[in-house]
Amino acid sequence: MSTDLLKRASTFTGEVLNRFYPAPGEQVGDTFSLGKLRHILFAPGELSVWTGLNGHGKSLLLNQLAIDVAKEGQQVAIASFEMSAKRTLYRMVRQAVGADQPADWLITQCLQWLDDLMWIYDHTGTVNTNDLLKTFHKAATERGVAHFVIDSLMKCGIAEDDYNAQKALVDRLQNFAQTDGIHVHLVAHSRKKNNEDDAPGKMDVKGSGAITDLADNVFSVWRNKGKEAKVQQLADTKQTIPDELRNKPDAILDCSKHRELGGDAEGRYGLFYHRASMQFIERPGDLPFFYFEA
Ligand SMILES: Nc1ncnc2c1ncn2[C@@H]1O[C@H](COP(=O)(O)OP(=O)(O)OP(=O)(O)O)[C@@H](O)[C@H]1O
Repeated sequence: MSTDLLKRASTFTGEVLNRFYPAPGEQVGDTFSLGKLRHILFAPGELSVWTGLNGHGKSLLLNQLAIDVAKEGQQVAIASFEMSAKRTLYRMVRQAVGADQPADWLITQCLQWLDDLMWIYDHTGTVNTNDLLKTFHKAATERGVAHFVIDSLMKCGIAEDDYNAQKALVDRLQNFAQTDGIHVHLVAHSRKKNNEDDAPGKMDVKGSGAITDLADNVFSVWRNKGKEAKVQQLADTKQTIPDELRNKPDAILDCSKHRELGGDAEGRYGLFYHRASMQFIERPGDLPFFYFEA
């Protein structure tokens, strides 16, 4: 090791002081707007892994985080290889305006608002990760994009059993985050379970254990399909939904690893789903956020 890398503790005094007491207005990381999720920090230089079963809300929750972050003036790049740009933006506009059938002019204005904040990597299917990372590096250094979503690892051209290649890619993503001082969100699907009643954890991520070992933060998103089925059954037979059922969460965000905050952020957070806006909300009956109003 070069002796230049061996430094005295006090060399870092400024940085440590800053970690205790950031200067007013200084960017220490971004968060969701939802009160109960607000202390989960997405800091520059980190990699978050997002897992969960198919159709359990990972992309929606990440889109919501993207809008939360954008609302604070940060730029986000989304590479969603299983969803067209049109579909991603359709869902995002619904979330941003808080409604399922906004007027044409509101949709157009909302997309104009997103213009300065949201970048879409317009590619579906298996991606060339060299091209992707080149584009992302440029976006970070030349345009100041702060958050990058990669949805998902499965479409990065690596075989499910090629653990070495998975580890190498996750390593590259973490280096990208650290070198460019940005946050990477990587979606990695979880293994299929016997049923969908149990929320998958970090041990259930498909592929190499290195994916979650290397990640700074690990989240899983679980959808309460049991509740949905019961509510549907009651609605079909025109019965009222008992409060006990109504108050059960529609989804759970499980933060099983948070490198910076540990137990202060780790835990399971119950969320409710607002169908028209496709937003996750804190309590049943809450209004969605109106991120974009004309
Ligand atoms: N908690 C929920 N309650 C009701 N519907 C939900 C819930 N979460 C997600 N959905 C519905 O499921 C659909 C799929 O959600 P989303 O695309 O976010 O899933 P995903 O986990 O990213 O799926 P995939 O792994 O296939 O990419 C959404 O369009 C929404 O209609």
